[in-house]
Amino acid sequence: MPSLGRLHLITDTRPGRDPLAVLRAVLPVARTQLVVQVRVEDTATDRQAYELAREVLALCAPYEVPCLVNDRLHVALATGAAGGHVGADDLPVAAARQVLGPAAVLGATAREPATALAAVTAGASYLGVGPCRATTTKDGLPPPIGVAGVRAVAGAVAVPVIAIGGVTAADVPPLRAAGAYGVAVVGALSAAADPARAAEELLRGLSC
Ligand SMILES: Cc1ncc(COP(=O)(O)OP(=O)(O)O)c(N)n1
Ligand SMILES: Cc1ncsc1CCOP(=O)(O)O
Ligand SMILES: [Mg+2]
Repeated sequence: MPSLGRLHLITDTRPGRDPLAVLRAVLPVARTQLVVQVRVEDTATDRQAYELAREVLALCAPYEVPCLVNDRLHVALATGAAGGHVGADDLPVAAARQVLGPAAVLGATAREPATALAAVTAGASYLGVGPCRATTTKDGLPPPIGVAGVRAVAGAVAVPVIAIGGVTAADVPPLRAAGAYGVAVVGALSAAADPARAAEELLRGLSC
């Protein structure tokens, strides 16, 4: 697997958000440090997920930025995305690996060392670890694990740990010091007045 980007932009398809405009602003700034994860609301149709993934892939291609698809692995396969991301309500990691094949990037969600190790054994190539902080982006999340929770997982596995959940630029240095390889964000880019500048600020912490 080629080296993974440290800044994961997760698409925000909530009403009033413009994921493609945010992506257009961030791509020239983040370039190969970026990974884009296509995530749609559970109420979206497969057709909507597929169309968004195709548009994201077209924007990412000139920058050679990999695109992953959240949850819907058939959409990842159908669009030629680099891989996917699964969590507790999705296909089990081993099944996801079978679907995507050995070369794909496969992310799995974990919040503590035991599930993290199990996900890696089952074939995860990176882990999304959190929520680090409280966030309004997703309902029904368990309590935040904080920097200490990220440190516990990062110390237990050899794959990249991508911290997620309420992450801002100010959180990046302590997360990196705790062993996080990178961060995944929705609101820190999507809700920013200037997403390009917000990406620069996130990247500044990630390059240390
Ligand atoms: C990088 C990253 N980490 C965690 C998640 C969350 O996945 P999941 O727990 O399956 O929740 P949904 O995103 O599907 O609502 C993620 N998407 N990306
Ligand atoms: C999908 C997901 N899973 C855990 S936290 C989260 C949302 C992250 O969004 P934000 O960066 O806006 O907190
Ligand atoms: Mg999921």
